[in-house]
Amino acid sequence: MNRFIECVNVGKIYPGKTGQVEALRGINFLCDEGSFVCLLGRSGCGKSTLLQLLAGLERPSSGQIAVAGRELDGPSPDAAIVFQDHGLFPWMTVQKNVEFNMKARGVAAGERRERARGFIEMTGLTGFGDRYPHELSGGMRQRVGIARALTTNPKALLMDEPFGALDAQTRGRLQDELLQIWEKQRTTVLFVTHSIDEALLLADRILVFTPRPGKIAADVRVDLPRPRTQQSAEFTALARELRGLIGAERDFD
Ligand SMILES: Nc1ncnc2c1ncn2[C@@H]1O[C@H](COP(=O)(O)OP(=O)(O)OP(=O)(O)O)[C@@H](O)[C@H]1O
Repeated sequence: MNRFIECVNVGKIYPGKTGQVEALRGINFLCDEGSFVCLLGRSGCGKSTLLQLLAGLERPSSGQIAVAGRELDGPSPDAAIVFQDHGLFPWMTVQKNVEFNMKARGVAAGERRERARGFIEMTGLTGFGDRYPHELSGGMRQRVGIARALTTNPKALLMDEPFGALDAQTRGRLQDELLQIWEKQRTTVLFVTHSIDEALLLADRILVFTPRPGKIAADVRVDLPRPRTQQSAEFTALARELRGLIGAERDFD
């Protein structure tokens, strides 16, 4: 496997009105191409900050980050980010939203339309291309965000709690769909979540974060067979281990 993401001693300090905030300190990890890694931890331990750094949207205060063998010095051409609030443009139709990243990269109109149609189909949105975001459910909006991210063929999909605001049933369905896309495209996925169960259903590997400043407290391999179920003894045992690592009395969904 190729080493795809390299973080060496990465730290991030934000300036603040009431003093600096040290969001991350001493982050070291390597990630293989094609793996599914969850970043798990309580609110405020720097998970979103790390995704922003990996996308090249923020610069680290210390240390180095390389994606696909290239040290980042601006927005990464190899990574696409999917936000919790999906970040759709309310004045654009689904079709136009999905085309947006390609348009920004100068892809010709005909090809844009064709590719967007393919990803709209892949994410189960066929027939909704002419709708506006306010006409869609939360789950559908999140699918549009995923479709838009996939259109530029990113080598890495950086997902910041994409399913956090959805009801349990929709969340479960989107988790399954994401795994299908991941298995088909073999995109490297970094996925932020608060949920131990979500991390165990999805990831090959879970990085457990602790807060103030954010650090990686544990790096846990998940070798459970797929498709996974919360009902197995192995799942329950790993969930207990993770709860212990986070210091949570129970799941903190
Ligand atoms: N742009 C910013 N300016 C100043 N401080 C920030 C900024 N972004 C994040 N922080 C601070 O950095 C710390 C880490 O925030 P971050 O959003 O990365 O954590 P998180 O683990 O993703 O939290 P959550 O799960 O609630 O999204 C927090 O203390 C936060 O207040």
